[in-house]
Amino acid sequence: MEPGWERAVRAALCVTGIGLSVYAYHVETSRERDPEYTALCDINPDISCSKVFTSRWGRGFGLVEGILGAQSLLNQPNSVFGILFYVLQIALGFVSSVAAAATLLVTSLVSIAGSLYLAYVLFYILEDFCVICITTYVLNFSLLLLNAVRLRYLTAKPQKKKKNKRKTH
Ligand SMILES: C/C(=C\C[C@@]12O[C@]1(C)C(=O)c1ccccc1C2=O)CCC[C@H](C)CCC[C@H](C)CCCC(C)C
Repeated sequence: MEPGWERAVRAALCVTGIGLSVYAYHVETSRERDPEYTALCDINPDISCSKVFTSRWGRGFGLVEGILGAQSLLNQPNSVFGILFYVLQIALGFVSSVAAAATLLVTSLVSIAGSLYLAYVLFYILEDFCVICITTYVLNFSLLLLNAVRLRYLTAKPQKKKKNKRKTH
């Protein structure tokens, strides 16, 4: 078993991630229906989230449409991939096997690649500051650390139990 704090931290990170992704999905679909819609996270023209979510990079990471077409099932808002990712992280977190831990670490590395790419688009192409987006990058990085700790723990040589170690006089 992993240390007890691990599951609690994982649950907190994933629940936050799912919450932010559901909110991003709500903002994106509301804005697509009504161009006048302003979200709580639209603070000013330079600190705006709905502009980012409805940009050409807001669906399928801006890559799916060019490769598979706009009608592809994979051409979903980025937030849908976010929800799937955090659900996977919380679900596999309940499995104490090395295979599960390895899957967690690999998908986590993919999410870091995705985060770096989205951060690049956000700062250098859209030149925007999206609080929700930046928070998800921090969550993804924290999950990477957690997944690295878990894999190390599960593959470490078994230690002699330190419990009940008393001096013998
Ligand atoms: C809300 C969220 C990210 C925020 C945001 O994506 C948003 C909403 C967006 O529209 C956007 C537009 C332009 C620039 C930046 C942005 C973003 O910043 C979630 C990310 C999660 C992470 C980057 C997911 C990576 C998932 C992997 C592809 C692995 C998936 C594996 C599983 C599905 C099996």
